[in-house]
Amino acid sequence: MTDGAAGPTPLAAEGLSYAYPTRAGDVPVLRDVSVNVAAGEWVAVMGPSGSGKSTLLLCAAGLLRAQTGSVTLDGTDVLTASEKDLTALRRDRVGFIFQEFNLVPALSSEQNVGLPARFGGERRPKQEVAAVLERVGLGQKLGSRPEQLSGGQRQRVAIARALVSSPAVVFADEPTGSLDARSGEQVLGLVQDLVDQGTAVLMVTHDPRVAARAHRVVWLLDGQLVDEMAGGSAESIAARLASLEDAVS
Ligand SMILES: Nc1ncnc2c1ncn2[C@@H]1O[C@H](COP(=O)(O)OP(=O)(O)OP(=O)(O)O)[C@@H](O)[C@H]1O
Repeated sequence: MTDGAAGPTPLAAEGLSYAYPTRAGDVPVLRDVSVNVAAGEWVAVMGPSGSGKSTLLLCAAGLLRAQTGSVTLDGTDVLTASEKDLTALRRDRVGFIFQEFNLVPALSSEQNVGLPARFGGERRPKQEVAAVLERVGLGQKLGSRPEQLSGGQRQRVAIARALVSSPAVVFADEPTGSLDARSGEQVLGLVQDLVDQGTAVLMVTHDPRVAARAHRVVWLLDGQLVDEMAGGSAESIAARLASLEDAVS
């Protein structure tokens, strides 16, 4: 981990609250949640199903607008920034590894990896895109569209897209959820590469073995941050998760 002297804290979210508007009225899901992630730090978000993990990720990424609190991403206040500045921030400084927020179906791996730059009117040199796809083990799949790839390969294209832009922050929601052990391990190795290059990672996971790879685990229960754990083993994380699950059943 690097300390903040080199630049702004990649992610500082303070006092976030969020309620989903529904026909039956607002459903409060996050209550006064704060989470900071430093450069080169990997933070896992865990908690029982429905505790608000994905909602926290969306609010912290500025994809959902929190109703109270503040979010600063790489020095930009996302709740007050213009849409134009937010688009540039997402393109240049933020990466997303979401299962349902991934690749453009009609484009090849090569085109998907080059896409964020093209939104900005630039083109990544072909060799740079090919090199990063090579690095994630997809050197033979440059021309393949997502439907021609396995789940693990698609996640790796998404990670290649993040790697190519050296983002300040990457948000990942269950990046290994649907993968077999080997593909999951490859994906986690690539996340570790991002962390090693100084990217801050905030990752939702249900898997204690995945959370054990993070520097820190923050625990959500019923929309509130109830605990934090650093350097826990997979066994101790699994035990904590089970005790929180007991608290809701
Ligand atoms: N679009 C929505 N409209 C209304 N309620 C929602 C919406 N999305 C999520 N919720 C509710 O908000 C709560 C938190 O959801 P969220 O997906 O953030 O939890 P989670 O901890 O990520 O759950 P899981 O582990 O099951 O994925 C749940 O009770 C869910 O039903």
